[in-house]
Amino acid sequence: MFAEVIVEIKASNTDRLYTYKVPEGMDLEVGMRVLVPFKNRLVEGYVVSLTDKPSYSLEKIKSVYKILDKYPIFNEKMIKLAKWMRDYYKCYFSEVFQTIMPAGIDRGEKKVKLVRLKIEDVFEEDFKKAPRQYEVLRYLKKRSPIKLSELVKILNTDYGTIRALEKKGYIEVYEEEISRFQVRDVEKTFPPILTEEQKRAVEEVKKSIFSGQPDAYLLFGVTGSGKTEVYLKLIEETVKIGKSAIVLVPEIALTPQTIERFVSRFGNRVAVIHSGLSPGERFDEWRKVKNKEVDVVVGVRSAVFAPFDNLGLIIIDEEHEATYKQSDTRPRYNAKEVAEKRCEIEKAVLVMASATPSLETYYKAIKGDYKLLKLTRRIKASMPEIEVVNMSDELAKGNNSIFSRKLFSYIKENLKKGEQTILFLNRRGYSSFVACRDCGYVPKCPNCDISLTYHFEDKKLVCHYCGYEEPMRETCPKCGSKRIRYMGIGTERVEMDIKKFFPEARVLRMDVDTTRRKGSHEKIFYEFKNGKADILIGTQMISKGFDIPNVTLVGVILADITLNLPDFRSSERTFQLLTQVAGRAGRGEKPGRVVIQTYEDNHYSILTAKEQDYVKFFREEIKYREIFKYPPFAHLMNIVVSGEDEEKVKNASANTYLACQKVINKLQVKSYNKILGPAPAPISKINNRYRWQVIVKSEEREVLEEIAEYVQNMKYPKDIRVAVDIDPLNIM
Ligand SMILES: Nc1ncnc2c1ncn2[C@@H]1O[C@H](COP(=O)(O)OP(=O)(O)OP(=O)(O)O)[C@@H](O)[C@H]1O
Ligand SMILES: [Zn+2]
Ligand SMILES: [Zn+2]
Repeated sequence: MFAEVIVEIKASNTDRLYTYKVPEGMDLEVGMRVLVPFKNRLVEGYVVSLTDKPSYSLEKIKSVYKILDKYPIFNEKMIKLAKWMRDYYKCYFSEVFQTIMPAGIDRGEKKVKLVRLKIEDVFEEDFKKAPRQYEVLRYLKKRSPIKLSELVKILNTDYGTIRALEKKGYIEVYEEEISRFQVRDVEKTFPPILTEEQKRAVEEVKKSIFSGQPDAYLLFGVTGSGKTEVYLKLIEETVKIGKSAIVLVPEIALTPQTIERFVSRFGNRVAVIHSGLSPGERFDEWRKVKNKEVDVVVGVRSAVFAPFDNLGLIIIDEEHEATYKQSDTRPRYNAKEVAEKRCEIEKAVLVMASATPSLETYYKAIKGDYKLLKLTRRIKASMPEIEVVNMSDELAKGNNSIFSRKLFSYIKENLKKGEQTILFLNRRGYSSFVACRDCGYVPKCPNCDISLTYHFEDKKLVCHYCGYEEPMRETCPKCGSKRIRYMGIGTERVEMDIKKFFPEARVLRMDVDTTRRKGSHEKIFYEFKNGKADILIGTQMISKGFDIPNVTLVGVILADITLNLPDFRSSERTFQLLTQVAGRAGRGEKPGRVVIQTYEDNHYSILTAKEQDYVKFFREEIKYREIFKYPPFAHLMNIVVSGEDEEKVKNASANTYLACQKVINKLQVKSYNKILGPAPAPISKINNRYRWQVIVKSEEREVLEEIAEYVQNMKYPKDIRVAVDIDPLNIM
């Protein structure tokens, strides 16, 4: 028997199958990791197939040295998926395998010591001389088994006492593998009766699930229309026929409330994967899937690789979210595409859902590539009423506060009525840069060329890319003016002003600063949900998944920030964000109100968001995409060349440009294509590395794949790094 192995070496010339002999008696299976001899050393490898006929001359074949896993970690279908990813994203096999493999797999399995009572009949007289032993037994009669460490702690006893009892045969101390991350007990809930719209959606998808037809659906439902209930019902149906389901949610939407909704319905049969898990905890969740202890996985993008053998359904919640794309490391994959492929391989059904689908997805749905399902109405209330306020008018009327008069009066009203308010700011600190009012000087990070953010509490300027900081300046270093001050608004500033104007209000803030510690996100959320605060100020984090009936007012402090990012998707992002935050208002019985503050009240993103009209937005945006040949009318590829020496980076990016040209000429591409750049990237320096980019547009993805392959195999100077991203979601 011979094994075909991918070796764990990241280089293009070793990115292929190597054949090894399987020694007699070695129980090797496809999908296991092995150690194999490779050029006089031992390297790790992944067994992707077993065969009787070696594709290499017999005399030269070496033997597998050792098996590293007790059981296969990839099945055949996952190996197929991995092969597809390697070709589609132009990376190495080993990179794909490392991505699919759970982090923490090699940390060993955690065992705990447990104590169990063996003899029920315990008499106090027998322990006259050993009252501490008796105390332990008395406790164990109420609670057994129990973790040894816990027992010792609770009774403040010692291990000697335990050992003595073990010797006498009263108790047993034993080891067991346990999960580090335990789903907490949540009260079980039962499904509501679905609305007609919900039922129709469920019935359609159910047909595909039952027939094992790998259909792909777009569930397009307005905010609060009950999409999550549809998922829950579909999962229930999937599990009923012995299959399993994966639910992908964007990190920020993976709130305790979301988790709770799944756990309360499916109990311990749910595994949860979020980025806060340690590698060990991740592995525990992975193992629960492998051991068939769960039927459902709810998690962030990597959950798409959950090792189910009998997958029936993948749901992608908020499918428009950019976090489904892994942008910063290879493979630069999009979990949405991977999910689609995986469903195709496993004959599972894909449901992508959103109130604001990405242009690409909606375009495919109306073309018929995806089946379109709609939920047009909110379950409980009607859609909130949205008002747009032009902030230059406010200024002209003498109001230079960060709150328009309208928002101010609504906040006041809400406080009086005891209803809750959410104030939303696009990005923490993004807008709170410092500028000189006289000469326009803006302090920037010396390493990253990014405006420094002003932190009120400690009066510091901080770079959010590399962490560089300096004290706030009193005078402008360029012109000496004393009129240097922060511009724009950060969440801290909003909080300060709220406290100034409404000293009676109870305020919470949720942003990167206040949620750094584990569990703090959860804590703030529940405080707010339980009515412990009147106003919640926050960033993107609060735009999703919040379902709090008493929130009747949402204020968007400044909508323009996302609108002006250097990205062709900025209009789309703005529309999505505004619609999603607006969707947090009026989800219960009481009607909701939304105030959007902006300087660009005539922009179609803002106008259509005000009308909550996705289709109208889509029609406007798609025109522009077609004219300028942006997705879905062309594919993009972003090639970022970086290095410490700017000249070298410039030269290397010029060479990259020429290489792109060369490939296109060689292929004799007839369809539309264009090479942009080379130019400094919008973020032109990160951590002392200069960044230049070349952007290639093409109607055919294959053209980009060819270029990617070519460019990644080019010889560059030593310090130069080249990152290639096909179909990027972020070109900063
Ligand atoms: N058929 C139903 N009967 C009663 N209540 C329902 C029903 N469906 C959903 N709900 C409730 O209505 C509210 C909104 O539903 P849900 O959160 O599922 O909507 P959603 O479309 O997922 O929301 P969003 O995308 O805005 O986060 C929830 O409180 C949910 O429990
Ligand atoms: Zn100045
Ligand atoms: Zn920096």
